[in-house]
Amino acid sequence: MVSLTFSDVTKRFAGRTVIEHLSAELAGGTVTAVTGENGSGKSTLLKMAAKLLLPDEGKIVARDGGQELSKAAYRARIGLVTPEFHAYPKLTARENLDFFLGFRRAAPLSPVQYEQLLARVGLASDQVAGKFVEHFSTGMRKRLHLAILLASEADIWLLDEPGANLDDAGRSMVRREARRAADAGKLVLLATNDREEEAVADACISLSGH
Ligand SMILES: Nc1ncnc2c1ncn2[C@@H]1O[C@H](COP(=O)(O)OP(=O)(O)OP(=O)(O)O)[C@@H](O)[C@H]1O
Repeated sequence: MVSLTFSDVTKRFAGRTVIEHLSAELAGGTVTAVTGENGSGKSTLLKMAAKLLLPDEGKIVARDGGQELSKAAYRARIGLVTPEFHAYPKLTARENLDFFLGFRRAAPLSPVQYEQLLARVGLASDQVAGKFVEHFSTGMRKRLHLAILLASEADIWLLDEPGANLDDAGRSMVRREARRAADAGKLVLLATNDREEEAVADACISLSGH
């Protein structure tokens, strides 16, 4: 089973400490929430987990079955949903899915699988058919990002405020999918300020801010 270990991790920006001496053990099969006020370092922690940022001190090590994963092997297993992620605006939902699945060398979706995936994230097929993503609403884009995550079969989910910009049904879908992913053995790290999302988690890293 996959695991992610933060050992004494410190991150500073321009000499200002954002995360200080953080140690945590995250395991496949669990949801870990990262909470804290605005600016406390939740996104920074997620970016370090994704290896997009390096800690100034300490280490973050991913393992599978006790064996350390190489950076490439780890990256191939990450599914990242962040506010910075953007699907291609001049492609449709289907074209974006095909592109990102192709990028991961995953099998393309059959028409039935595509319809099922849209339904799972609450996108109506007649709402998205033939429409460029640039004409999607913010919530529709977020749902598409989640569809790309689900289709990717990544088993390490790094989610930065995945419920932001979603309505009640969308936020409930996020909670359901995060729980279902962990119950299927995936590792889910979820930065959130939403109490209901936090309640889905098995463990919580609470950042105090500096
Ligand atoms: N690349 C950067 N350079 C300088 N400072 C940064 C950088 N990235 C983040 N910070 C600072 O680090 C602190 C933590 O930011 P971060 O985005 O991780 O907070 P957050 O907890 O995710 O906030 P929010 O709830 O508002 O999304 C903030 O003070 C931010 O300005």
